Amino acid sequence: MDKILLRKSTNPFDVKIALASSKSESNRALIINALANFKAGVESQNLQNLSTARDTQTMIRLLKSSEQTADVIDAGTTMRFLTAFFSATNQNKIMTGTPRMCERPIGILVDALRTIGAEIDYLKNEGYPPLHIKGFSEQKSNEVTIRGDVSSQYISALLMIAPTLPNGLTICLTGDLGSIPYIKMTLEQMKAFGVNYEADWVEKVIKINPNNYQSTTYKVESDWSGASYWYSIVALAQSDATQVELLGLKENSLQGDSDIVNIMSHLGVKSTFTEDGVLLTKIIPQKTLNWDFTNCPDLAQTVAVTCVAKNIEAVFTGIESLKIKETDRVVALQNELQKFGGNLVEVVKNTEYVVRSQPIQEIPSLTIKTYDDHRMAMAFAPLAMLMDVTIEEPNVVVKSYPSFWEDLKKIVNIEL
Ligand SMILES: O=C(O)C1=C[C@@H](OP(=O)(O)O)[C@@H](O)[C@H](O)C1
Ligand SMILES: C=C(OP(=O)(O)O)C(=O)O
Repeated sequence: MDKILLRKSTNPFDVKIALASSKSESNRALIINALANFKAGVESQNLQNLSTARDTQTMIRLLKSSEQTADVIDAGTTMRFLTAFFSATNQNKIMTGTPRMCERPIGILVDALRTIGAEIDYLKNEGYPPLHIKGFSEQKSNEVTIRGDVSSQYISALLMIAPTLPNGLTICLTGDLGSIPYIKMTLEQMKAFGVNYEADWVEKVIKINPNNYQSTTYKVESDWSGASYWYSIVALAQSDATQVELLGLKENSLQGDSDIVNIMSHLGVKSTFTEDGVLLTKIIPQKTLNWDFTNCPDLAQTVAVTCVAKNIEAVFTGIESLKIKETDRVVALQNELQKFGGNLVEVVKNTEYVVRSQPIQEIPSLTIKTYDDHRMAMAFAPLAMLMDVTIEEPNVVVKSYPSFWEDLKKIVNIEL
């Protein structure tokens, strides 16, 4: 399927959506559980509501596989978490992925793992996959210093293996930390499996003593990043009677992307928590938005599209990391927002961007490119509330939310 057409949908709707579950929580639960059961063989029956996302299915497949080559496809967490896992469990593995994955940096994590005692070689470019993990003989250091301003995934990867190291690990973070909620999610999931931590967020030091993870029953929450597209749909829906209930979300979530509740309260969506999840209804939006995405980078695309479509002038900060994700998301957004009168303009180098928009003119239809990025497809889909939209390579959504188009069919006519 190389493209799909979403027909403009203006009728009011009232639907319940059983959201996909979080790939971030799933991939952590799988790694921690594998470390808990490593000697007995990797089992995961005790993990409930694991994500059907390809990133998680790839993690499950690679944890079970005895082949030397581990191809993570385009899954960042799978690449980073397994690199640490295979090192700590002294396995001889080649880690690789898509051409884009081989452009996403991993040197910061590899340097830290080498400091601890892992033997890892680069097979092509220094600092990037593919990698050859040769094994781990003895712990050389019980302290690492690591930059926290490139990707939090390196830190999560180290944290999860830390208690299994003979001397534990103290991680000293440098630079301005990004994606902190993902680090806290890792620590809380470790705690759920019986491992405690000491974190000093002012000094930026996290200490983990040697310990054994305890196998336990763990239920993964629905995915707040996936929820963001439904918030955008409600924000753009034309009828005030519209409502959507998103199932399986909790008010006190481990996921930083639950900040979509606050962001969308400015963009015209009210959230009411129910027994089963959260109910979204329409309210009057503000005219401007100022948001720092340092702690929720995966929401930036959703919010940018929503602001342009609602003609809300916005200032975005904290989006530097978007350049090293599935695609350069800043460039991808700039290209596609321009197709309906918007733009993302860099006003202070690498730090501040303005989302520009002009009232949407009569655009009869729009064709959006997706750049091998699930979030490009899903962030632009809500425009179907306003116009016909063609989405190219729609299958990209399998990375995090495989049933996205099926769910969207409840409110939009989709033609192949
Ligand atoms: O740890 C995680 O599960 C993730 C961390 C974030 O990456 P960065 O830490 O690279 O910002 C986020 O963008 C990604 O989708 C998932
Ligand atoms: C950036 C993402 O994932 P990852 O880094 O795990 O590939 C994402 O899902 O938006």
